[in-house]
Amino acid sequence: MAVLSKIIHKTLPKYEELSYGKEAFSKGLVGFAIFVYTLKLSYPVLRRRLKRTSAGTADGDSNSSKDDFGTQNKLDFCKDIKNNNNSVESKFLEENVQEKIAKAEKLLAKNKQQTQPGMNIEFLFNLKRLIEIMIPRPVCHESGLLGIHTLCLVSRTFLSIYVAALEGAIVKFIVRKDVKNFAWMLLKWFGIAVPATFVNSMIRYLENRLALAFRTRLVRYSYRLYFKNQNYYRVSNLDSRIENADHRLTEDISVFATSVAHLYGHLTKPCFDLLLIGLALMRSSQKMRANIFSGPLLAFIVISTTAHILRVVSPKFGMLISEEANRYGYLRHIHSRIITNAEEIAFYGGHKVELIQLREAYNRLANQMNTVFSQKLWFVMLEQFFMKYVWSGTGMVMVSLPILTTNYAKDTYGIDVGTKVSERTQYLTTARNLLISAADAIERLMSSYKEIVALAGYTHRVAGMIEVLEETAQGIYVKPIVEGSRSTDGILQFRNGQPIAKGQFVYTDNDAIILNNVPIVTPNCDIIVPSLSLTIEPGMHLLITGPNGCGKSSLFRILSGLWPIYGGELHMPRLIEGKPHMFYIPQRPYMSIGSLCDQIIYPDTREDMIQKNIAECQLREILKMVSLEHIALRDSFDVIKDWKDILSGGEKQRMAIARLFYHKPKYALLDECTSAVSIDVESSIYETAKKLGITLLTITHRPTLWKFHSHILEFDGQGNYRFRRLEGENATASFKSDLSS
Ligand SMILES: Nc1ncnc2c1ncn2[C@@H]1O[C@H](COP(=O)(O)OP(=O)(O)OP(=O)(O)O)[C@@H](O)[C@H]1O
Repeated sequence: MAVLSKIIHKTLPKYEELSYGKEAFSKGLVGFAIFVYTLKLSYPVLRRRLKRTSAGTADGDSNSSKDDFGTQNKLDFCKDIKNNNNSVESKFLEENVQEKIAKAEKLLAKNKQQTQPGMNIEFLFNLKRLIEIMIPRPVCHESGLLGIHTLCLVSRTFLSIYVAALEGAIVKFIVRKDVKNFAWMLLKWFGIAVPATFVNSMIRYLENRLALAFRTRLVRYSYRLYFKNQNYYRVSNLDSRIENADHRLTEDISVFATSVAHLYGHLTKPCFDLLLIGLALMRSSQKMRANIFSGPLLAFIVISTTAHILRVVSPKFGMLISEEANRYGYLRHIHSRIITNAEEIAFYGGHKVELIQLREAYNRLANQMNTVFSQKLWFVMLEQFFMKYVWSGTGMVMVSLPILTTNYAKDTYGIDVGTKVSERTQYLTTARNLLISAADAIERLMSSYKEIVALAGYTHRVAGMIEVLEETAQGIYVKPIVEGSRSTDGILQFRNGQPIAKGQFVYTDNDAIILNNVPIVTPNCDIIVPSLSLTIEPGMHLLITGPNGCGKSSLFRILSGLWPIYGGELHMPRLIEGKPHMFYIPQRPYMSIGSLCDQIIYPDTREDMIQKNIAECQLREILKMVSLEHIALRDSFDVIKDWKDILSGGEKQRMAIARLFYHKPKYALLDECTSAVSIDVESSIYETAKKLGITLLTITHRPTLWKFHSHILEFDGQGNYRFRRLEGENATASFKSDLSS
């Protein structure tokens, strides 16, 4: 306090007539305390909402009961997972489940689940979590930036006060016709402009740096989560809580980080301003021998009344902003779908349908934006009326009170003594400037309310995304299940609408893949095959066949760990360096961003390839095996191209097979991956794969491929299957006739 007092004394101009000791300073602080109390009262929103939330008495919030169910749902679901000791996923989750139950119980008890974005306890809880991600340690790059930013904000406040006082002194010397002092003050005024403009520019620069630093931390954290345990697949296929993960990972994080960095300056600077300007105003009015409490008291009454009115009539901006972001995300999603499927849409001539969908998505966004604008229209009008006019009027009364209520010495003709007039002019000019700054500070604080509510919307989306990603990475999914699909004959167990994944996924030292009573169940809980048992040993080339939708690809999804196991046991060979022994090739091959070399070695990187000691000539050899050597002749191995568009359908499929020959896994899961490849090349590919010691698990409708397999698994589409050995061409032929009958 002593240091602050010293700085204030240094910053403010010296008044010859009055000396300000500790007494004046403490009086100033008392006055400021009243001022702060005014602000506190004018912003009871947070307090009241917190109270309302914890008491569970949301006034008029129609969603509160629905949300209560949501939390209870989650809570019970967590308990289910915990209680289910058979599930490998539940074992994996054991430690986290305890934590999650505690968290959910705490949330339920405290919160009664207000999932509506807005100023509530959940917002504070989420914000704290995100701040912990953005500023992970007390001493880090971000805290350093924050420290310098704070220093600049405080400096600017001192500079503003100094400039206000300087202007007052300039006016005083003009009134006194004191040219020498006037010129000196003017010089000082120009001198202070250099650090003042530098500090202003620094504040903006640091705010942007801070926003980017926060964004980088959040993005890195979210990306790690997004790619953990195939989350990018799980979050869109097995869970329904996040609609457009891409939008949340890019746009929402960016807006949230910018908003936090902006609000930090937007909130702290007015607070510094009010603290220091309050003190400066106290000193000025005391100099005029006025009652230092009358002004703040008036401000207290006016600000608290107007703030109360604004709070009561304020629209729910948090909810509106969150919905706007949702609709914007959907619009982007539609756009990216059109880009991804441009060729298909163009062939179909589907532009009319796509245009309708795009227009609808845009109209929904525009409608929401219009709603926000119209809500803002009258609210901003009211806000401006209070802040610009009511507060300015109050300021004028505050400034004039010390002069109007004090009796000054008069000369024999009853006229004020000359020096007193110049003193009062100085006081008025300084006080007016300080009041303008103070009003500006309060206005910024008040308008920050809207920004805080908007921040609540973004916090809800970003924190919600992180929470969902964390849960899906641990195998906790929430998806609305169609009621009709729940007649599961005891195969699935539900609790609060969510199925319990009670199957076991076991890694063994055995090379075989063993399915023991494993049901094939879709994410919508449709049971395709109630119970599947079979053993696949190395060298046992398995043909998988059956009608469309019978669960052939779904079996691969289960073997790859994409879909949860709802029962039985699945034994798999132990992973090598975290990589499975299986390699899946889909019907529509995926071409990555990169060079020809990158396509062949995918998902390996160049570093992996070097580590494996694989040379370019070996890649040429691999391309030869799939009859793609002409591509290597046409293009260099290192030129980056859009291979998705350059290669034909059959070439893309052959490129995918090239990857198989590069990786040489124990098992290959081939999902109609040669449907566009000519029969002669296809045969040579299958022969090569077998020669390389790869065990084939092939989904195909092509009879020409039967001869490369020793066993067959046939689904009938009714939930039944047959697994048997194929013995020679005759056996194959008889099996074919079995199928056709
Ligand atoms: N992500 C998903 N969510 C919900 N249901 C799904 C999902 N993926 C597939 N299904 C459903 O699971 C069933 C089996 O699909 P699957 O892809 O295994 O069929 P398939 O036997 O490979 O058929 P096809 O020969 O046509 O490729 C289908 O009824 C399908 O609608």
